[in-house]
Amino acid sequence: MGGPSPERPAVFKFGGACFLDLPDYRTVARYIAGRLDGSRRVVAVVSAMSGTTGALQNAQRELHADPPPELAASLLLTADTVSSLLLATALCELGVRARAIDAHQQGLHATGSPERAKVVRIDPAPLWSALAGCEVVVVPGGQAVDRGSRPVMLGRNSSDLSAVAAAVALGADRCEIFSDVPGVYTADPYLLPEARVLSSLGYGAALRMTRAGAKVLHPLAVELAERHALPILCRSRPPIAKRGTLISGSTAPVAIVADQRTDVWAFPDVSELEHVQERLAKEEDGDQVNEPVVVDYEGTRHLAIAGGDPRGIAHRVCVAAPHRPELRLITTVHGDHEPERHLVPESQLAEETRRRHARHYPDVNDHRGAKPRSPLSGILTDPANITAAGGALLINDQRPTAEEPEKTT
Ligand SMILES: Nc1ncnc2c1ncn2[C@@H]1O[C@H](COP(=O)(O)OP(=O)(O)O)[C@@H](O)[C@H]1O
Ligand SMILES: N[C@@H](CC(=O)OP(=O)(O)O)C(=O)O
Repeated sequence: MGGPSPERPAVFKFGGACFLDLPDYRTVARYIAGRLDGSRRVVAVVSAMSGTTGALQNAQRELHADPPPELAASLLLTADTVSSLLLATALCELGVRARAIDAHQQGLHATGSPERAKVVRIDPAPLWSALAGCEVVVVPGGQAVDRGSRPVMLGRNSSDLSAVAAAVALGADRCEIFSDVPGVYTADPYLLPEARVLSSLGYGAALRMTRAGAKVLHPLAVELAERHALPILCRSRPPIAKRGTLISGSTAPVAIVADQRTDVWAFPDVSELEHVQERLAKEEDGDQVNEPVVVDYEGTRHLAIAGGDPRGIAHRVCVAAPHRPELRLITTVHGDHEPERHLVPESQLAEETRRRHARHYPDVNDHRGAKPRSPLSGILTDPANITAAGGALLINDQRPTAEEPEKTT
């Protein structure tokens, strides 16, 4: 992946969980403003406020148990449209040049049922022209147009797909997806508080998880990202925006192994090392459990045997090399890559193991309790409540401003 390129916009997706009440639009707008760095523009795909699409669906079904698909799609789309307009408004209030676009300006063409249309073509031109002259384009998620140019819906929870499609269309470095959870966990953290965030995940595993029902991402979004080798970075909603899981072509590390009994010898002379390796291979008696491995430590090659050399074979063969009894081996085992190996002084074994583990498994097991729902989720179905609820919420807007304006990695 290359570094940031000024002409390629950053693509973010803010899920419904980012918008629980009106002040959240300000929070997200501040975060976006913090990520604009001169030449870098942003495409922000947004979902409806949490619970709003479902509330509309229920309201419609009160009137008609099986509403015509065109009407169902058209009604549900309005929830994401409202959200996009609110975010664009909050951005404009901050002085950001922002606009919200509709289904016709996204370049997504789809066929099939208007409620669950399938993307057949992604045309980058409309998004590029929407970006002309503005810093942020806000895109309502889950929308496309059909052959007759009618707006259609890509199915429930399909904003992830819209975001990945926008990132693909614009050649973005990656697609960042913000939600109520900071990433993909080892299990749904609302069900299992002890679940851990996976710091990285291959497309295949992500796809299998989402197909199995893990709601955190839309399976078609993962599929599209894989097809275009587009990394997806899942992170928590602003203002924290903690980076959680990077979904890409690489395989997630599985575990960190700290070996407490390693035997290590230093080999400043590489030909001596090769000679020793040959002799060890010949002398192997079948009882040696762990193969000696070569690891660089402080610029010198070392030969390390995890679990030590209980039968003394390596001690005999390596007799001319300096023995390093104070060093221990840490191995990061990946799914199907060659493991990463490091030597550390025994006194640092625990600390270094913890450091490496934390890098791969950020400790954010703080998702307990009920999933949040917006008190404004009835915004479109129960307008009588809005003025009062919205007013109160705006007055109580005490949230911190967006933090960590950051650069892409
Ligand atoms: N393995 C998992 N890791 C993270 N979240 C999961 C997992 N399995 C299920 N989920 C659920 O996915 C939800 C996030 O997806 P979603 O509700 O669609 O978010 P958004 O509204 O931001 O798009 C979490 O609230 C969580 O309950
Ligand atoms: N209107 C969509 C919005 C969406 O994709 O939601 P989310 O990103 O919160 O899963 C829905 O709820 O179906």
